[in-house]
Amino acid sequence: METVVFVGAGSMAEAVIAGIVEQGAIEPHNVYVMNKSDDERLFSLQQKYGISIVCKERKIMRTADLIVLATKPKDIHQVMADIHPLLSDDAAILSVIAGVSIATMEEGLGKRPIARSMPNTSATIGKSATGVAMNSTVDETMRQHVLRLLGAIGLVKEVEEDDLHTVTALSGSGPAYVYYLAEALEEAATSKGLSPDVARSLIIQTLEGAAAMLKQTGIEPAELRENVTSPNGTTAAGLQALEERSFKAIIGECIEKAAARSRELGAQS
Ligand SMILES: NC(=O)C1=CN([C@@H]2O[C@H](COP(=O)(O)OP(=O)(O)OC[C@H]3O[C@@H](n4cnc5c(N)ncnc54)[C@H](O)[C@@H]3O)[C@@H](O)[C@H]2O)C=CC1
Ligand SMILES: O=C(O)[C@@H]1CCC=N1
Repeated sequence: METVVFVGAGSMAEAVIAGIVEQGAIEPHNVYVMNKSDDERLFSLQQKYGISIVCKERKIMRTADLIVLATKPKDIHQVMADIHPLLSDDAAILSVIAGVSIATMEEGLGKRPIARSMPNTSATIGKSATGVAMNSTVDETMRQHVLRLLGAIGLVKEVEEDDLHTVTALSGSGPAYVYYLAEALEEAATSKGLSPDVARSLIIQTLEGAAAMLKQTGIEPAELRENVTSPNGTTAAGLQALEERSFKAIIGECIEKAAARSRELGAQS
């Protein structure tokens, strides 16, 4: 993959750029970025990652191998109308936009290789959990390129396109749920008198340790939970409070609502 152009220069574009540049997946000067209006933002990304900026004539779009769509879902039609006339027939598309279907992109950009992905912001440090679906125009070489690029920002799983709504709800939005949990734990701990510094360190290590236990032992989450839970002990008392407030039902509703919103964003675009 010679040249990659990011259309959209927001937080997700930056997370992916940071990941692929810092993991050495592509030469930084072969990465181009453009946005709607904020030149300062482009200069700052250029300075920070050594990448290139798409100039006013946008000539690079004609020779770009891969276009990464990283705008908000509501802007997709404007973006496609803007860039379609500039693209070569061979240019492939990688979208990170929530909800917007491959069919919508084929309508706006013509039948060409299109991969629709859902990374998350942990791409910034090479730890994204990404789902991706590709259209039938993607050949094996392109498929490997896309998997390599997304692999540079973390774990990548190929899924059916329709499952991307669930992936979006689960791992696309997922970091926010974990940060919310961290906020709640910290507020509870400091209200009991623990210093914010100590609470923060213990929470981070607890999250990291639990994730590593899940990953390294391969033991079921329920069994790991049971291992922590002494009969009539502190964990049992804590878990009882979560059960009384229907913790699993709340999480179920959270995923349901987020996935439904992903479908809505797609339908509105
Ligand atoms: N923030 C997150 O955690 C994740 C976001 N996403 C998806 O990434 C996409 C981008 O999200 P953010 O980076 O948070 O948005 P953002 O609002 O920070 O950035 C959007 C960018 O698109 C640009 N843009 C808008 N219209 C344009 C046009 N016509 N031509 C060129 N550039 C244009 C804006 O100038 C801006 O740079 C969204 O579709 C979102 O669903 C996907 C996974 C995770
Ligand atoms: O909140 C959103 O719509 C985007 C998609 C996944 C994470 N952020």
